[in-house]
Amino acid sequence: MNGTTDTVPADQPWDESHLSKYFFHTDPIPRLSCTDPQALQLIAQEKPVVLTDTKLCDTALKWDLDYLAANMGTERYMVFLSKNHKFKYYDEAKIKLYKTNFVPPTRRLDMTFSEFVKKLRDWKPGDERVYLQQGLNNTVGQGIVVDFLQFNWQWLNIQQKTNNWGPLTSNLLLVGMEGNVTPVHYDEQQNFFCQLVGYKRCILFAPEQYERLYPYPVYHPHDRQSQVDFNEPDLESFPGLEGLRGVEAVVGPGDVLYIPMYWWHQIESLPCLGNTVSVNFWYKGGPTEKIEYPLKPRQKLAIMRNVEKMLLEALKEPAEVGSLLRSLVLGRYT
Ligand SMILES: CC1(C)c2ccccc2-c2ccc(C[C@@H](CC(=O)O)C(=O)C(=O)O)cc21
Ligand SMILES: [Zn+2]
Repeated sequence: MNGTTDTVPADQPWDESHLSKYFFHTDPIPRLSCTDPQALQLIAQEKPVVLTDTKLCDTALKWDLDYLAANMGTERYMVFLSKNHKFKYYDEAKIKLYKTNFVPPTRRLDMTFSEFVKKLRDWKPGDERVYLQQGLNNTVGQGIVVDFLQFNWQWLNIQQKTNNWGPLTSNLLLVGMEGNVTPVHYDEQQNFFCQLVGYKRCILFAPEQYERLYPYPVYHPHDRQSQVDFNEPDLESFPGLEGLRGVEAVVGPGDVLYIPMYWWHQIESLPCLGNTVSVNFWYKGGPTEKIEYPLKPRQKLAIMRNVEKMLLEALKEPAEVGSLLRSLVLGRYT
């Protein structure tokens, strides 16, 4: 299999025309069987891999809109609305602390699953796009619970133990419109991302590309997100973009993408291929393992986050954090 065939398997309904052209180069994320020792090694090394045959969520492959509407119960679920195709996450708690006026790029509206399906099906150009995001918990209907309990928990538990991960913290059910984009960001948890319905392009960047992706300050509502707009990269403000290099894969029904903790990722529901349904499994990173040198890039990232938090705590004034760090470094740590 040469580089191209293992990224665009023959029987897929998508092709390069479904993939936006970006300014950076990417290499394919390996697509391997979960029985392949190389796949397990990549997970152990905290590198991304698409696992094609875990059977992790096979009972959920039938979770199309009609099935979900019939089985999600009558609860109201978290739905985000956006005037454009981007769904940029923001931390509501940080808006209050953040002095400057912050304009949230999306708004949240809780609605029943049927209302969500109606909004999705009645959508016409000019309408706000919608993206449902709901933790799978006891508020969902019985049918969903039954399917959920039949996930391949044995395989998951083996991964969790072997790789010394912490506890499973949440499973998010994600139902998005074709063309929806979750802009590049990182999470502080290990993630098994399961694609159930439709196709998603997943573009990942290693934590060491930190200097190229210019994350917002930790106290900013867009903490953990990149300040860079991939559709209009500003190379003047962000010269590090020059050398940006990522990896990517398109995941389809039954695929599980391992997104290692602190790895940047942008996730796009392919245009014109229908709505998408995914479920993710977020795990805490594991007990603060014995510190071994040299430190891993993600450990340096955690240190940088702590320094920002500590300085903010000490200085109280966000504007002073930058000038103190400049005084500390300029002409001394070059
Ligand atoms: C964009 C959205 C709906 C959102 C809005 C407001 C607050 C949180 C979130 C949130 C969190 C996770 C995802 C799933 C996935 C991206 C994707 O599949 O689109 C991802 O990034 C991951 O699994 O780590 C998506 C969202
Ligand atoms: Zn994420």
